[in-house]
Amino acid sequence: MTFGEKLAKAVAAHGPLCVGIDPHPSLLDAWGLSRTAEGLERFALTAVEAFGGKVSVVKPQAAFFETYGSRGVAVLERVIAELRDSGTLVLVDAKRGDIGSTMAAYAQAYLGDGSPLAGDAVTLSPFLGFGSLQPALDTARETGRGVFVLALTSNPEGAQVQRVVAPDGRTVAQTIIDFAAARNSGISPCGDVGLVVGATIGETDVDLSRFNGPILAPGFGAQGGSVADLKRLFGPDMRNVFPTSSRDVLKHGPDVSSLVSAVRRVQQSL
Ligand SMILES: O=C(O)c1cc(=O)[nH]c(=O)n1[C@@H]1O[C@H](COP(=O)(O)O)[C@@H](O)[C@H]1O
Repeated sequence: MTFGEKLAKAVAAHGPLCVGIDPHPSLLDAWGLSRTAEGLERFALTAVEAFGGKVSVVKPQAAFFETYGSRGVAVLERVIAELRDSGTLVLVDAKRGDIGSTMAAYAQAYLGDGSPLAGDAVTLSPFLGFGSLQPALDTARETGRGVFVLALTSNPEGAQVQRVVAPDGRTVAQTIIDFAAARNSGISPCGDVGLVVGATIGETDVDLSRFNGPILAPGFGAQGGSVADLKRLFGPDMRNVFPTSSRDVLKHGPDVSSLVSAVRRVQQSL
């Protein structure tokens, strides 16, 4: 199956909500867990129990695992494996981006068949040049996985780079969108190159009309983005838009049934 086909099947079963597993130190405290690899493991596996098989996509945030070194990375590997076993798509949020030759190694790590860190997709940063991501785009295509490329991020500082106008009159964000659109062109039901467009960006003032791929919309929930913002930015049917929320759901833990209820409420609101 292509990544687009996997996404379409997951959305038909569970709707578009993506839930993030972001084990912030303050959330470990709130859940009564220690700020250790053991606390991280308890947190992450509770989230897997709550979200696995109930949402289309789960997005573990790699930095919160890397904080605990090799033991934290081992927990991330287990999270990826258990979520995939539950039939839930895993988007590893590692925001990788490097020059082409070393990008190939990241591609193998996060998108290669048999790699313990490979989920179904990974987030990528294109700010070393969209073309530097080519090894990851190729590996994703070969292995039926996907990538989500940062375009207009939810943080206020993103505009310092992303809204800068290039000599050809397009913003940097628009340039990234156009590269992604070209890569996805003609693929049905949608391409394997996704974009990240934050729910908090105010106005898009970019043209997404030729983009035939999934859009991850973070900033929904804890950062202030609402369903009304999503509809205003992406149109009322929000086709191929995957709103993603982490803290706003995770704050309902550690009780699994409270986490599941929180997920259901957000799914309903969408
Ligand atoms: O790529 C991302 O996931 C991402 C891009 C972006 O523009 N903004 C953004 O918040 N994110 C991630 O989305 C998650 C948002 O978390 P909450 O604000 O707790 O819902 C974090 O894991 C962020 O790293």
